[in-house]
Amino acid sequence: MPATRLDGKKIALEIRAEVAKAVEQFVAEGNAPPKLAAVLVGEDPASQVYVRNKERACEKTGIASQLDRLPASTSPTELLERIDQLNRDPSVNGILVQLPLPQPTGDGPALDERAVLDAVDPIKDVDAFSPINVGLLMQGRPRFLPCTPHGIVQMLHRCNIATAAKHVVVVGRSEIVGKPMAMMLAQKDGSCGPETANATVTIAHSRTKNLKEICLSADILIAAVGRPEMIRGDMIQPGAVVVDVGINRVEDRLVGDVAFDEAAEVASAITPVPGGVGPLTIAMLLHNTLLAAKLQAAK
Ligand SMILES: NC(=O)C1=CN([C@@H]2O[C@H](COP(=O)(O)OP(=O)(O)OC[C@H]3O[C@@H](n4cnc5c(N)ncnc54)[C@H](OP(=O)(O)O)[C@@H]3O)[C@@H](O)[C@H]2O)C=CC1
Ligand SMILES: Nc1nc(=O)c2c([nH]1)NC[C@@H]1CN(c3ccc(C(=O)N[C@@H](CCC(=O)O)C(=O)O)cc3)C=[N+]21
Repeated sequence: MPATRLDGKKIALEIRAEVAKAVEQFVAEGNAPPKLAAVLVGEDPASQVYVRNKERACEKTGIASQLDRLPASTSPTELLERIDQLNRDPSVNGILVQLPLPQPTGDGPALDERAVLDAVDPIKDVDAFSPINVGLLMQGRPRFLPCTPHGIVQMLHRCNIATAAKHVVVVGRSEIVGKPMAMMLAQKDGSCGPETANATVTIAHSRTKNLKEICLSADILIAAVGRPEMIRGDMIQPGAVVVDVGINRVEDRLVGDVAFDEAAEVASAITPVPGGVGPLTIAMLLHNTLLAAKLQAAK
């Protein structure tokens, strides 16, 4: 039987409606609308998609947004200065620096991703990349939850897909998706989202041996690799739930990390690309921007 399509877009719209209502209430209490500042250096294709959709979503949710587009030739000092200005600007509640940062052009110094992310004030860190926010998450007492993993947790919950005692295989160990995803699902209690803890988690990556066998043992398979359609149908256990995080541009089309048609023959449920995890990421970013505004208002 073909798999159920997990409609991330629809769930994201539900979450966005909830956030919009909460924003309305926050403003009715006399606060300024929350404001998100995004910084895009260079022209990464996945970031371009993100930026475009994010601005539209903010607008519809009553959240103000601003975008700084900086050339790929921006120097580390210039970028750090810009972040410092945003840190000090009281009208800005959330700061997001698009990743990946571009490779150095010409013979200028490289932009150090870690240094840039460390520069963002933790209370404005809506991506949850700063050491303090990562640490709080690791300890099971998160402040901001990272948007993509949080969106996936929300989707699983709202689709009644339990994770407790399930074997979840996360392919990819990036700071932005794989690592926090694995940590959230392995938590002992429900601190990282509703009903979504207590999974048995395996993290796979480029040095993993027997990737196929490991994937075949997954009840829930989460692909966050960045390689178009690398997860094939024969790597999926019949009846498994497949979550495709990949956003790859192939000949002007967006393709995930999972070969969708093959996988849908075997899986019980699967997220499409587009229309799966991407819209959920944006919904959770809006949620975090409101949370940031609330934390700052309470200070
Ligand atoms: N839908 C959304 O909202 C979002 C989508 N994305 C998309 O998700 C994808 C992953 O992004 P991101 O996590 O940032 O990517 P990274 O490039 O930072 O990480 C990719 C991970 O995949 C692993 N990997 C690479 N090749 C293989 C392989 N052949 N077998 C097994 N593992 C492999 C890498 O292993 P190693 O560590 O050993 O190098 C690494 O851990 C991209 O397509 C990105 O555009 C990202 C963020 C949000
Ligand atoms: N600091 C930082 N945080 C991120 O969360 C981050 C980032 N940098 N860099 C780039 C990746 C990628 N990413 C996407 C989010 C949503 C869509 C999205 O909306 N996707 C729609 C696309 C629809 C379309 O326009 O075709 C979908 O999948 O349906 C895409 C990509 C966030 N990322």
